[in-house]
Amino acid sequence: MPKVLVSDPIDQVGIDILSQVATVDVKTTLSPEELLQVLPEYDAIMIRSGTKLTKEAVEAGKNLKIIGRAGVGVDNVDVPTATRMGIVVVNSPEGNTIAAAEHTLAMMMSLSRFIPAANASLKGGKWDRKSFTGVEVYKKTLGILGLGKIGSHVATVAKSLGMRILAYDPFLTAERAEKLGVHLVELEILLREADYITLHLPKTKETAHLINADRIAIMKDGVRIINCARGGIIDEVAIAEAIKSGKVGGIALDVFENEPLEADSGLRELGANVILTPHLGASTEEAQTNVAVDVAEQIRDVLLGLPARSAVNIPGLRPDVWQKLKPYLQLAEMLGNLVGQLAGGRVDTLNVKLQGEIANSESQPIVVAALKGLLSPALRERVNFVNASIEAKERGIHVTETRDPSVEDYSGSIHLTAHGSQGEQSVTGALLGKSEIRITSINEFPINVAPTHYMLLTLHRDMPGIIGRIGSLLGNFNVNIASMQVGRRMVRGEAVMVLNIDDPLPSGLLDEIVHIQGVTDAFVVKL
Ligand SMILES: NC(=O)c1ccc[n+]([C@@H]2O[C@H](COP(=O)([O-])OP(=O)(O)OC[C@H]3O[C@@H](n4cnc5c(N)ncnc54)[C@H](O)[C@@H]3O)[C@@H](O)[C@H]2O)c1
Ligand SMILES: O=C(O)[C@H](O)COP(=O)(O)O
Repeated sequence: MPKVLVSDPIDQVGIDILSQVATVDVKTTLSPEELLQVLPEYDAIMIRSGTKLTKEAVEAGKNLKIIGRAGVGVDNVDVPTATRMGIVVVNSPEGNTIAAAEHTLAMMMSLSRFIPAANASLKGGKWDRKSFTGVEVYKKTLGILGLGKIGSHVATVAKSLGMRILAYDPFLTAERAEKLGVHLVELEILLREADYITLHLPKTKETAHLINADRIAIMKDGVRIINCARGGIIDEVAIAEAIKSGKVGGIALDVFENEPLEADSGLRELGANVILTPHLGASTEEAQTNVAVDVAEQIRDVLLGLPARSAVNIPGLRPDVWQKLKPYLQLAEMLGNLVGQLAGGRVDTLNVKLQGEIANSESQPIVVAALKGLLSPALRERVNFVNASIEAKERGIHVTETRDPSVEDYSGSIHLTAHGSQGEQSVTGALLGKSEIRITSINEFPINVAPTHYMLLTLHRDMPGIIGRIGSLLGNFNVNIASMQVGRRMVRGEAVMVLNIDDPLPSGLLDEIVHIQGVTDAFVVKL
């Protein structure tokens, strides 16, 4: 049984799903040092924002196949290191969208009406109504930075509250904004015009300290700011100063530059117009069930050898697309392996041509499968669907793609051409029925061969006696031939022969075959 470590609190429903296929250890109080120590034991880890999977931690997870983030943000995971190591990183892109949007709206209302402070005052024995006169959101302008999933839901609800919505999101189309009834504007306009500003961006190099002293200076006096996205998008020192000076009328923060927020953070000292929650955006029963199921199912699937539906470091495939592509992925991997072995030395260019019914399919997974096959003789199990593209790039392999829907020899076929230090080799493969793999050409010689573990290929002149001589040589060395096929384009011209053999070829035999008169080249292939 594979082993899964759950290192943050996860809903039980997720643990139950993981337990179907794995031994699950729930250890939610590990120190970073303890995490490093135990990680090598595990095939998968399931986390929330509490666990920091730094470069060192990911590298310690030598047996990890998958990192599952039960939530959206993967900024606590060193994804490039995971990718290099061939570890799939998955998240739950939508499981907590509503929860985070509703927390944002609750923050906006609480800021407007001082609800946390009024509650504390009343419970503290007072009946103070004067200190807590609020403002209405109706007819006010809300500026949304990042109009993605959460930002969009906030916009929809805020519109129904009678707010005017401005949004800044350089990656969003005007059509999408228009559909949401939102005015897409430049950042500066939003900052100048908004009464409320809410952040729904990822934390990146570009968004770090996006809200800083200079930008606060151009905001409306008394602006209220909400951050339920990521700590560090707001400069905490600058915002605290702006609260003290009265420039900013209120802030509501769910996320912080350092989490947990330091006990002595100056933010804790600020008054009734500052609301702090301990990263609770995703903490609803519904969201926690959603993300736990979403991510545990993906971990289970990956451990069973199936694809993940929302991997952040490989393209996710919908189950129906995966079902259709799966035999073609196996075909592409086999062909990549075959053409790589025929090409012998270094391959510098691989062309992947999709023909017939798959010419219009999503090509990327097929290309990745071909690269995985191409690299697998050299990298063995180190190469997989996650890192094949990176490994190929690092080796200087240039990949091109072409499509030809007009090829109709088979319903769908894949043609690979590898160019390398020893010239060019090409192979084609197709499916017989729904999933039986056939090699249908080698170096443009038509054949129809079912690939087997060991194969011997010759390029030779089509003339009497050659096949017999090769057959006798194999017989002398006790190599059993399972089947044999010759492909040629013209009688007595160049030909290719493929022998499926039951045993590995003894050393030295290939040399003898190449020296048979009429044989121009020979290859042993192990698939
Ligand atoms: N507080 C919580 O518990 C909680 C819960 C869920 C999500 N989050 C965080 O909320 C944020 C938004 O999540 P989402 O699911 O809506 O993500 P999303 O990917 O759907 O949306 C992010 C949006 O930000 C935009 N964007 C990216 N860079 C930008 C930039 N430099 N300037 C302006 N816009 C930019 C993108 O185009 C996208 O539309 C993330 O940081 C996520 O981690 C927090
Ligand atoms: O990115 C997210 O999904 C949120 O920040 C939620 O984080 P959590 O899973 O630690 O609550």
